[in-house]
Amino acid sequence: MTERFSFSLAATDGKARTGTIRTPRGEIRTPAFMPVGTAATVKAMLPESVAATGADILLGNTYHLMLRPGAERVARLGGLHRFMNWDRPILTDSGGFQVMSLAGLRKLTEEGVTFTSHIDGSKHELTPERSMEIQRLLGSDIVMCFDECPALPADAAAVEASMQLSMRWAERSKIAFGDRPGHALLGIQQGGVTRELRAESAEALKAIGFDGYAVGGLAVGEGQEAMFGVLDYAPDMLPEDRPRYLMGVGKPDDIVGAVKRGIDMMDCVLPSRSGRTGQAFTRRGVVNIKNARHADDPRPLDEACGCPACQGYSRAYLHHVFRAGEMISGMLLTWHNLRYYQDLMAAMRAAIAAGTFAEFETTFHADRAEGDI
Ligand SMILES: CNc1nc2c(CCc3ccc(C(F)(F)F)cc3)c3[nH]c(N)nc(=O)c3cc2[nH]1
Ligand SMILES: [Zn+2]
Repeated sequence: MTERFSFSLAATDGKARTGTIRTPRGEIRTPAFMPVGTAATVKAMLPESVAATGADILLGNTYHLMLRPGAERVARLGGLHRFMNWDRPILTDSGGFQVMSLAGLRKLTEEGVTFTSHIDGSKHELTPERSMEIQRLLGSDIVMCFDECPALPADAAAVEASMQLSMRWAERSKIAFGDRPGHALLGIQQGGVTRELRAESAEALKAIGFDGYAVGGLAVGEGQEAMFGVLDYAPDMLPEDRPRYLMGVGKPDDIVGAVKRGIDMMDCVLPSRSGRTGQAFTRRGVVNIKNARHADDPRPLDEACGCPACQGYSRAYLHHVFRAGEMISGMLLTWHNLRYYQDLMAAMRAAIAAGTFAEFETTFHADRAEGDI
């Protein structure tokens, strides 16, 4: 067991990399997918079920937990790991992104953001310093800088000003984070889809120095082509010996394309959120289980999948419990989708280690029918 945070690369194949992030709470195999645990729970899953899908790390959130139940309360109760019964690594986002997408009455200044809670309308403030304090109180292993993610569409001047504010906040985050052995602070690159701004942001972050670097400001509606356009150059601007985290991504084909371009870590609500609505991801594409065509289908969702939904139930049963609104429906499909995402990451790690990522990518796309199956 290590007392430090470290990252080691085991193999590369083109720009794709596979390796291990070591933390005092456990190792994270990269490329890694991180399930979203917004309010101290991965919805519809027990922590042991999340671990059974193959997840080495999950996400928590400053914004949600500061509003409810409160960061000081979580700290009094032993920290987020104890609170939610997950003893492996946790990464927490810094809250700025969620304020801009969820909170009311927002006011953005050089100091930070003030806002009213989307839960009860109470007034709150987030600054780089307060975000670092909250993430320390939660006890998260990997802390994100407090940043501003501009909403698209935004003109280059607005994106530049926002990125420069985020870089000043990154400096303040680093100072407030202090020296915490075994814990990591990640800088977040901004700059929209403008190469020069992405370069300016990367240089500013490297000058400050972080344990890892996130590519932020994407998966905000720009579309896959524009996102891949940025990923064709942005990861290379970041230190190759530190983990690279692409925030908020994505659909399975987004994930394959991002790993191909040098990304090591990703998060997305998609597998869990769509699981609750009846969308199942399979190697042959997406299955909408509520569709009438599945009502009499005795086959499992995906005969090659080892999850409880595929091992124990038919499509007909899953169709029935979704139509009936039974709780087990969201549980089974969330479990399946998270397992599918983890199996996808495991397959990519193996392909990179074997030098066969190109073949993996060809097979991945060949198997997927377009649209619903
Ligand atoms: C969906 N697209 C997207 N998500 C983005 C996120 C949120 C990531 C996140 C983290 C934790 C959770 C939790 F609920 F599990 F806690 C949920 C989501 C970003 N976060 C920051 N800080 N900067 C960005 O520039 C940024 C860009 C993002 N594009
Ligand atoms: Zn399954």
